[in-house]
Amino acid sequence: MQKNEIYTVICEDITSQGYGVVHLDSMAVFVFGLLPKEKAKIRIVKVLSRYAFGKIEERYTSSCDRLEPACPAFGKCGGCAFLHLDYLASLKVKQNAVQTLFDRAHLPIQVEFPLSVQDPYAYRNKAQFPVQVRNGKVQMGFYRPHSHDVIDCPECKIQSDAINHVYQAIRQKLRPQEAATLRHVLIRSNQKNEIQIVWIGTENRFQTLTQDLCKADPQIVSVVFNENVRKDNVILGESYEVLYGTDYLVQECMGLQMDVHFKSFYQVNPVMMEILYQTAMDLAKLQDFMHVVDLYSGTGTISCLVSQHVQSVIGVEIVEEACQDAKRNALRNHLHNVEFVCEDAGIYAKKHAQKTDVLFVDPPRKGLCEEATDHIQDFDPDKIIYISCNPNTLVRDAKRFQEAGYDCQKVQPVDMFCQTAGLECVSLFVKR
Ligand SMILES: C[S@@+](CC[C@H](N)C(=O)[O-])C[C@H]1O[C@@H](n2cnc3c(N)ncnc32)[C@H](O)[C@@H]1O
Repeated sequence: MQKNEIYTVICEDITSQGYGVVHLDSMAVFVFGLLPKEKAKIRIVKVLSRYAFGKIEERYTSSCDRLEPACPAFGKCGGCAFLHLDYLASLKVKQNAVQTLFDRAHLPIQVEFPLSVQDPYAYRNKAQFPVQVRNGKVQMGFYRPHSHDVIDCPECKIQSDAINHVYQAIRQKLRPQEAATLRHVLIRSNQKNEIQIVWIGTENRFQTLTQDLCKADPQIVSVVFNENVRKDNVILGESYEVLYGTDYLVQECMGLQMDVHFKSFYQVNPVMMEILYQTAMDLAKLQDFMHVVDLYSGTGTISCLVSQHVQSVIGVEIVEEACQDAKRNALRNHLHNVEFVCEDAGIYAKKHAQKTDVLFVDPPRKGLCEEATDHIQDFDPDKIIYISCNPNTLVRDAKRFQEAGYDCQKVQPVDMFCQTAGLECVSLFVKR
């Protein structure tokens, strides 16, 4: 197979990244935007040793699940994977993808259908817009897939209306001389439509722009300049200066008020977050005599919620700011049976593990570190509730848990990242 060759194909399947799959010369070819059973003329755009990529030149038929994408940047910006597909059908794709991973690992479990929302748009409470200056003009939007080219986007359909509103104001006011020192603009919103803006760049030129924006929009309650002179892809730098208000935004989760520092993790979909945490607590069957450990506790959301139903909770989190948030959040919500330790989860498990009734783990995409899985038995939990944003590492860790004597009894996907390839799962592991 050669680049630029043209083929007429019928799509056989769809991946969890939104690529249609066809086989040509017994090689898989992935075609973004093509849906199962659709017939199309495609051009081969990239050939690798074991698979290739194609692009639709002309589509001859339409799947009954096909939708007109709600965004003109779909397929260009690298964000959404399923705007062309009926929402329920996209959930089925996600469920199948997780099921395939468990089947391949020989872990006998029927993955549940994802829990979802009615309206899978305008849900995100956090956006990171890369900024570039090209030919004297400011470009702001999202990266093209697998590149650092910015696709200039005037709005994003999955961001909250509050974020789109302030993003458009920034796009109007940001001048090339300011944008030249900017790498990203991070914007967060909360349920009250309050806004936090973080200018991330090499030099603070944002005092005047900040004043202008805050004067025009009283919903902006926090503006921070974060210095990042790193040469890698890490978005946030270390040092920062508060330009307006606070360095955190107050979020509400299931009746709790949570301070969230701009460096701290917080789930991006507030509606699905509550469904996720409620499902996790239901699976844990919490009782008031229980002692719980919450590894990877972030700003303490799960720890604080769980602490209302059990005797004690210890949260373990590596980011200092998030751990400080968590301690403050316990106090502001009058929860006195929860404590937080700023420590690597693996080191904590190795040094301090002790008998725990339920262990909650909610690691980043790379999953549990080996030390944490090696020392799971030291906690001797009856149940482990694993919240995962990466099904690949979930399955890897499920295999390790199985070897350590814990069977997977439930995998419940939760569509936290509607329209994108992302999927959150909450799983229950029970001691054999
Ligand atoms: C997916 S977030 C979950 C946060 C929290 N459970 C929540 O629901 O908001 C993962 C958290 O793990 C923290 N983290 C990453 N690596 C860690 C490590 N090695 N040890 C402890 N915490 C870690 C991150 O800072 C982040 O707050």
